[in-house]
Amino acid sequence: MTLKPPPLRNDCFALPAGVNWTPVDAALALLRDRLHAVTEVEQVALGAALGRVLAEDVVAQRSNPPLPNSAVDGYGFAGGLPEGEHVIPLAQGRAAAGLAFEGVVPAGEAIRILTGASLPKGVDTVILEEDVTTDGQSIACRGPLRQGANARKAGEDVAAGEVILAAGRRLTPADLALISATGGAELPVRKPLRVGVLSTGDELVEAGQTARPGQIFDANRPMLLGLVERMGHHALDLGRVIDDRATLRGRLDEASQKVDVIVTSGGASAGDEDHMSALLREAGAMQEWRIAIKPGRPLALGVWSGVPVFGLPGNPVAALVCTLIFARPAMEQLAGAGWRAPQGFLVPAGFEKRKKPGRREYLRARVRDGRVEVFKSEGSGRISGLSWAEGLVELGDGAAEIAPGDPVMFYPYASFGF
Ligand SMILES: Nc1nc2c(c(=O)[nH]1)N[C@H]1C(S)=C(S)[C@@H](COP(=O)(O)OP(=O)(O)OC[C@H]3O[C@@H](n4cnc5c(N)ncnc54)[C@H](O)[C@@H]3O)O[C@H]1N2
Ligand code: MOO
Repeated sequence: MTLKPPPLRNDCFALPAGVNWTPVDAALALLRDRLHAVTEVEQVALGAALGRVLAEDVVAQRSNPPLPNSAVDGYGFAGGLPEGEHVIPLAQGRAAAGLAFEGVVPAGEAIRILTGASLPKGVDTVILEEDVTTDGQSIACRGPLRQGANARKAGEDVAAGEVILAAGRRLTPADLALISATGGAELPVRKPLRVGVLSTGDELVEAGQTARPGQIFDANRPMLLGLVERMGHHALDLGRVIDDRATLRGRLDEASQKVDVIVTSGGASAGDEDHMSALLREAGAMQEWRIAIKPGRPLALGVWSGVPVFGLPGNPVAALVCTLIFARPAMEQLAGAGWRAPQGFLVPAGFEKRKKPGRREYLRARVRDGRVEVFKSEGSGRISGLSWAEGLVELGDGAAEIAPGDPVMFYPYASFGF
């Protein structure tokens, strides 16, 4: 029998018949359903809580503002002023922030008051000092002024007892202000998720070492360690392993004792040297995904001694896209932060493109002059495009043709915590 070639496809992204292609949303739904928080809870001081994940809802212990106070520097009295000129005698004393006026301001009199000062008894309205002339005995001003002008009500921002931040929130600098203002000092937060990052491949050399022709410097590991840290987790460097199944097995065994998640790159597809996917299959708990996505379709997801493993494809662009699209929300879920979809926005395309319907595509992109531009090449090994880009543009599963001006979904890197 003569050997007959198959038809030439020359498209490693084609979706061959007979393979069960998992849509991106189905893969995400599965991760969301299967994963849950694995991190322990600890109590930390407010000053050490930035970036940590709240383990419980935070309730305001105090209202903000705690008492009615003045929004401006000026003169306080009771009631508004009708249209026309007014002369109001001044009461003795002064109200300043932190230095309350303890007396009562008699009806028909005004008192000197500064921004942030609690309103003395007998005051509910404040006139700006710029709108007043004074001889030290009285003030002269012009109405109208509505009752309550320039005064802040107690609890107008937050009332004591209100839930101000929900469990799962990753604390921002603004949150620290809110918690502190409402009387919080110690918080129950989750310990950071420990994420181990491992590179696989005989061809890899460490930065700073000598690379023989044919060898390449490990680009994925520094990128993935950086991404994990940026996302608020604790990144552990698991180093590099050669394409040897026993060595890789040993490294996974060791790592699974000290981390909550393992992220590897390389060896994720089904070639002769793709030991990562082979080992995960051997361990039994392997979700062998052929995801309808470009780039990044060979993502191996498994469990090694109880620890979830993301076997990312080796191509750096695919490794980054898979991390942002799949590993990021999964790690947030494991960290106790819940499932959070990235927030993108529609921007007119500044490019033209044809794509195969049936798979989702992510292109390296950035916004210039209100339009999304894409990197000149879609090559999955073109690392320079990752630095050129400021985010990803998402071309929907069903899209076939994108014309300049069509609205496309742009996700800034920041929307992935990157
Ligand atoms: N015949 C086919 N070949 C390939 C297909 C296909 O469908 N048919 N799919 C391609 C796609 S898409 C991807 S992505 C890769 C996935 O490969 P693996 O996950 O098995 O990764 P490797 O083969 O180990 O490496 C791929 C590529 O990436 C380089 N690499 C690996 N690790 C690093 C690192 N840490 N830093 C920098 N570069 C790295 C590696 O040298 C390879 O060039 O398979 C395609 N092939
Ligand atoms: O999609 Mo592979 O997953 O790019 O180069």
